[in-house]
Amino acid sequence: MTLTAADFPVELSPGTWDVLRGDFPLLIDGKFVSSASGAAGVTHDPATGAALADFALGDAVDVDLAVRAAHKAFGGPWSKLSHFERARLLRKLADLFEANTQVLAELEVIDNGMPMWLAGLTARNNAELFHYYAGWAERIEGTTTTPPAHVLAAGEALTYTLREPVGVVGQIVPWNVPLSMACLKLAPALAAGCTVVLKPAEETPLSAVVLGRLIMEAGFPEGVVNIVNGDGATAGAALVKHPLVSKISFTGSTEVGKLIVRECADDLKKVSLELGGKSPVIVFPDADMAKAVPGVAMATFFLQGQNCMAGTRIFVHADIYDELLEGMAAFAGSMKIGHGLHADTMIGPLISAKQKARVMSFVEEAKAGPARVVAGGKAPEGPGHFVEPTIVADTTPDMRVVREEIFGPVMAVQRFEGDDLDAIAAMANDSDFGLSGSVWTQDLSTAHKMAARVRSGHVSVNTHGAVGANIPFGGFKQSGWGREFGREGLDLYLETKAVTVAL
Ligand SMILES: NC(=O)C1=CN([C@@H]2O[C@H](COP(=O)(O)OP(=O)(O)OC[C@H]3O[C@@H](n4cnc5c(N)ncnc54)[C@H](O)[C@@H]3O)[C@@H](O)[C@H]2O)C=CC1
Ligand code: BAL
Repeated sequence: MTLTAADFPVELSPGTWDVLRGDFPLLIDGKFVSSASGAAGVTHDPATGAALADFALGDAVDVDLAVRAAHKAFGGPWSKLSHFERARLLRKLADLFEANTQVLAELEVIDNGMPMWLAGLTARNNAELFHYYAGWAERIEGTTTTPPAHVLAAGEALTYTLREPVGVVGQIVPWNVPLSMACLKLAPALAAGCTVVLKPAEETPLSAVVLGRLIMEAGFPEGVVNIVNGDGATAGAALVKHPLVSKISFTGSTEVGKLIVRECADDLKKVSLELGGKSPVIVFPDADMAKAVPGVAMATFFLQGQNCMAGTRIFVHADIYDELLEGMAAFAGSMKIGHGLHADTMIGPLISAKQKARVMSFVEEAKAGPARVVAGGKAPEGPGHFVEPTIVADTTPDMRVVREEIFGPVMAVQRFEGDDLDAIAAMANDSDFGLSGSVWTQDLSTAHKMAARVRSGHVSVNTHGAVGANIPFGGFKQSGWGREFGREGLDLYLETKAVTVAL
């Protein structure tokens, strides 16, 4: 690639240029290699269409090599390290992340399109995540008990439990927050003592290659982490089917999640899934409007709406319906759309022309009525894949814009009346998904009662989607299986073994 400074609206840091001028290989058994077939993909800046880099495109052969390397490392040097040594490596990696946040953030912006302020935040959060799971690595412990008397006489036996790593883990991540998705799966798996084959999304291969370099620089033994960029249908599918993989952790579409479950049923691999969402945002008449207007708008528009926990079904009490709509329409209209490298950009491009076309199909359908588009509704001319933050008002529960995950900056607003919390919750829960949600009110009793009634894995009050390293995150219903982050995120990668000793 012959990229120059003219390809970007803001000068990149020298470290990012060093990365862009280098290769984007696979990481297998501690070595950076081309794909066995020699195949390469090209990734583009979604804000400009400029080709950024060729990257090694792995397939089933590379996945097999990677899984075998992970299997060897699991039975070899990695299993000989103590919990404390694993924690030290994770802390070293956290420090390296901190030292490289600018480069990592710039790569995320140009490969994914997200605004710089968000990329910087997520890069720093990833460092924190590795520190957090280093702490858990030091604290993995079992319990002791005595077996019931009908098994062995009282005083004659002891049972204790061991927490053991699941084994080789396949981790498949999407393109919407590529580096964070990789880190939130890697950190607990490594803390638990698993070895990993990571398959990043084919749309955003760049930051994972730098992640691989930092992992090797931190001193992780060869084969503990292997990174195979490649397509879902080839590399992803091969990882899911591989007999030496004990567990698949997947984040992405509900459709592919279901396919993975079916594949894993054959050999009963463990599976955890973080899938789609269509999260409710419920605004009561006593909400603090100064906070609700920007807060509810950002529940949808954060990350251009390409966010599984986006709050996209907005239920607003009739008493404040017009006021909130008007405020959010003004907020949406004020959001700066542009290249993520500009410091004031609030809305970057969507990931691809395909995603833009998909999102606009929902908008065009909404424009046909009977709902009203009260903000946005247009897609600025290319080459970037931009869509205006769009508010569709007066929607009804049966509309496609209300029922389906759009994964774009499109909000569907419905009006409700009265104060029957069960009826309001029934409206909010009328969805196949249950990932996130938020309640906006100044009444503590209403807040907690609604939080209890919303059928989602994460509910916020007077904010939306406040997640972090120590807050379990995952879905009810078709939003997934299991919880990532927190102690539950670690448990996804541990087996419990009970040992009973006749004394
Ligand atoms: N829950 C979330 O965070 C995400 C949800 N989505 C949803 O999915 C929609 C489609 O986006 P896509 O990128 O097409 O999602 P996807 O589910 O196809 O891709 C996610 C990851 O799965 C891999 N993959 C695809 N097919 C696979 C297979 N057969 N076996 C194994 N791995 C496979 C992909 O290579 C990628 O790494 C979005 O519009 C959005 O609604 C997309 C990304 C993230
Ligand atoms: N990196 C954004 C997706 C693409 O390459 O077109």
